[in-house]
Amino acid sequence: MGLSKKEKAMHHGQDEENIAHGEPAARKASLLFFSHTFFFFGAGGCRSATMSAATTLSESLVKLSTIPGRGRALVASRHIRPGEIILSDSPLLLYPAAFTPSPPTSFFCSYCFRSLLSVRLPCPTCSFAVFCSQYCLSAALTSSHSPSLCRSLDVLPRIRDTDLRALAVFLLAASNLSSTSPADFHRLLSLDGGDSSTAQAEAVVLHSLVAPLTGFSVDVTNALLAKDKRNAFGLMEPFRVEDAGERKVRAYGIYPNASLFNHDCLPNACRFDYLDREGNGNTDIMVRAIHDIPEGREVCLSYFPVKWGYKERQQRLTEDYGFRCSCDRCEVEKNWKDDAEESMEEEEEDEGVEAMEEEGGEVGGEENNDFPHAYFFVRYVCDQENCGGTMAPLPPQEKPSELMECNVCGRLRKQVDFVGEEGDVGNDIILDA
Ligand SMILES: C[S@@+](CC[C@H](N)C(=O)[O-])C[C@H]1O[C@@H](n2cnc3c(N)ncnc32)[C@H](O)[C@@H]1O
Repeated sequence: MGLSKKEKAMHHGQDEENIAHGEPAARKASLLFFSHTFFFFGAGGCRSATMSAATTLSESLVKLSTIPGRGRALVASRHIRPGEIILSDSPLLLYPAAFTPSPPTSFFCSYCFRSLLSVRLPCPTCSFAVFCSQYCLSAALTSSHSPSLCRSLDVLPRIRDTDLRALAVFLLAASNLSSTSPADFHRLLSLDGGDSSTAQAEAVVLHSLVAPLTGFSVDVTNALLAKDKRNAFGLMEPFRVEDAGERKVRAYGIYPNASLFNHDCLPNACRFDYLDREGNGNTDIMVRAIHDIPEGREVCLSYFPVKWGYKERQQRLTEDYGFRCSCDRCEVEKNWKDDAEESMEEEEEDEGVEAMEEEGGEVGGEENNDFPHAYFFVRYVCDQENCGGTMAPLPPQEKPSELMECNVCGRLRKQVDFVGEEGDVGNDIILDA
């Protein structure tokens, strides 16, 4: 759930979505989202996280099911209201998207991955990690940045390619997890990895570099890389308009429960993370309902930004996730001509408004045959410049919230009925940028 490491940035993205991979973000922004360029220097921590208030699957609003052709899936265990928190999850492990052995250039804590401000506590025994607090330093030394990981980072051969280097660090983190938390390591191995019986070229190269440090066989190395590709969520750097959609991934995380969400090109849920928010537990991700989800309906994320065109979506899903998508949206868009797809982004809002006006503004009303999902873009895709994140209401209190939050730029928008002039996207009020 990430962008393919090469351009990943990942919706298993929020920039979507990923799962997030934004929508979660495959290098990635696997379940992530957007194409990213690796830019920030990572610090040497790869943590197995235990610091938060995640929900277990049985406490969540979904239950595990198996759907032919889709594998495991999460379905609503009761009616879910817009904005409800369906699941919050802590990572089995996290690792930096870019790794450079030089703490003075690191911009985030090697344990909680929060931006480093004034406090910078270096690891006492290696030159790779730096922490934001004594709490993170102490926690890391007994988990994600154990003395043995410290030593491995020290002798890791120099790997020029940023994506390969990140994957080497992932393998070291997985090896560390196998010693510090064998149960979590087994959960990692239980995630979907497709048919990874034949080692890919990338796995063979990485295996030769890290096997002396991890002790993994080539098969285990291969299986772990496949699981990372299908399940990692990209935790992104803060959104900036001037990055023009090239939002960078700060870290990748593997979330055991959130990894069970399947993909839909028109998701009914999206994930949020708050890496730089004050307090512990920032590396948890939260999945919230975009709109009403009836009991028994499968809950899906988009593994990349919802605005992607048909060809790009199918290519990513085939190459990184091993399936062709035949969701309702794809069934419509597969008949579009290429130029129609290219102009979709420009036209979607106008068409969406027209479609909604024709249907009295009702989401889910009778369909416009050319673009039946236009309402989704009008209502749930952020229109802030260079953003395109997915919007979900804030969690309902006694009654549903009128505030929609973007899972990429964080903007809050008050949702008002779409009753404007033709071509007017509505009367949303921007509350926060
Ligand atoms: C993050 S996992 C999701 C959980 C997975 N189904 C399982 O059994 O663990 C991603 C994988 O699920 C499957 N998948 C996800 N969405 C799908 C869809 N819409 N149709 C078919 N398979 C899907 C693909 O095999 C994909 O690589």
